[in-house]
Amino acid sequence: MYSADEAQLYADRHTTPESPLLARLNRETHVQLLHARMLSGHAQGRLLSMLSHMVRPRRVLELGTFTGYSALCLAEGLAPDGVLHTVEQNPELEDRIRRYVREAGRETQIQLHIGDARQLLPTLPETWDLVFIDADKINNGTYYELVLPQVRPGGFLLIDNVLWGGKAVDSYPVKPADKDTHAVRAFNDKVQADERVENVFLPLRDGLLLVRKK
Ligand SMILES: C[S@@+](CC[C@H](N)C(=O)[O-])C[C@H]1O[C@@H](n2cnc3c(N)ncnc32)[C@H](O)[C@@H]1O
Repeated sequence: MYSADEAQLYADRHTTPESPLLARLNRETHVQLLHARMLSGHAQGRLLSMLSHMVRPRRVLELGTFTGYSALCLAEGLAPDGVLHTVEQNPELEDRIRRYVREAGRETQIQLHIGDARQLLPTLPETWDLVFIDADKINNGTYYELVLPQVRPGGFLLIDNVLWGGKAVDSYPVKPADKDTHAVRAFNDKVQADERVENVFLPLRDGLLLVRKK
């Protein structure tokens, strides 16, 4: 038998490595910032890039930029005239995000919006091919309902942290006051029951929910 950790290490060793730029951003985030584990990281980053290459999106929306790691991964698969809009509420992250976007040579492809996603979303009247929801988990349901009408039929949404450190699973003794866990569970159940979409739950890292709008 093998452990889940061994399987993950083996999977990581058989996944294309990060680019030197992404490896530097990953390292810098871990050395300089609190809550660095929020960053998608190597395996999930390569999956985001792979999915984006498969979709070849013209319009991508990301909610929750953090230091820009996942935005850079998703941008790798953009169509030649594609644009990725990413929304981050913390203005202290802006300089770092812009520096890495510049270093990646993606200033025209990645449009950063600083502010609260709930307020900014209605100001982005695009039709999305691909959406990555990775901001405050308590608002997953709000973001999903706001954005789904703007996703083209056949378009995709990806929602991160749907395992929520394992607290989403039925056997976890969730406390009544743990609002985030209740919100993550309610969101996962909502998507599962939503006839407008098809969904696949990947237990990769902290759980990634793949959703296709019918
Ligand atoms: C999990 S991190 C994003 C990680 C990033 N997508 C990655 O994979 O590297 C969540 C980010 O969402 C931001 N955020 C939280 N609430 C937000 C809101 N209401 N509007 C916009 N951004 C928000 C946080 O400041 C944080 O940087």
